[in-house]
Amino acid sequence: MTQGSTVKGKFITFEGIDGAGKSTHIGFVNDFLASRGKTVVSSREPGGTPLGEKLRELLLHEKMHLETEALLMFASRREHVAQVIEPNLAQGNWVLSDRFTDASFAYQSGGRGLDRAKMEALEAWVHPHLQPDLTLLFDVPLEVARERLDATRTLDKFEREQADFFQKCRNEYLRRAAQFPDRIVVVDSTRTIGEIQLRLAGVLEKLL
Ligand SMILES: Nc1ncnc2c1ncn2[C@@H]1O[C@H](COP(=O)(O)OP(=O)(O)O)[C@@H](O)[C@H]1O
Ligand SMILES: Cc1cn([C@H]2C[C@H](O)[C@@H](COP(=O)(O)OP(=O)(O)O)O2)c(=O)[nH]c1=O
Repeated sequence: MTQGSTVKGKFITFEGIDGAGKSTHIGFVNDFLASRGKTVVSSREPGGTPLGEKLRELLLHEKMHLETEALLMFASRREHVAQVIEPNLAQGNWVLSDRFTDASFAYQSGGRGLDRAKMEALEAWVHPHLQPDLTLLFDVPLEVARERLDATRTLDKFEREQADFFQKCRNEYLRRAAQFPDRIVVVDSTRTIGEIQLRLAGVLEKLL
């Protein structure tokens, strides 16, 4: 729900625990929207700007205090909102972001236990008037996500966390989906990639 009558672009975010499959589907959504004549910009958090990518390196590989981690996530986000998200939406472009603020609630509050009120304060500071028009939450049981991760890549700091951490992240994501049912669509990511794409196409049609 971007503000202002001149804004034509839409903001879509992709969320889920590591290994749920969100990166797999960003390309599909990009191509689907482009085939409908939209100009699409794909980005990610932490990252999405030169400074944000430097912060991402630190966030994914350095140990740090929980509050430092939360503040750096929002520092990266502030830059991303200012340099990428808002200017593109203002030009009528559609912006896809691999993660946004729901990830901070899920990981720093749900997973690590940071007081939700602090997260809400950061959200109100960094993007008081901006929320995604649509959030696709890719949801899978932990074991499925873990199997997919183990099969594919070297794990970063977050991905090396234990099952209990991811269960708490997943619970927080699902709690937020219940809190914001008009914005967050839960996608059953245990389905095949083809089935998921059909579902995504149906959800996107309604947004066009
Ligand atoms: N629905 C699915 N069924 C089977 N494998 C999947 C599915 N979605 C993703 N994968 C595979 O799981 C792995 C992790 O997916 P990825 O999109 O990188 O997850 P994320 O971005 O959520 O961490 C990849 O190897 C991908 O091909
Ligand atoms: C945006 C964001 C990401 N994260 C974490 C979740 C992920 O484990 C990690 C990087 O996200 P992601 O880009 O999904 O990792 P990958 O490229 O390996 O798929 O950052 C947070 O903890 N808080 C946040 O606010």
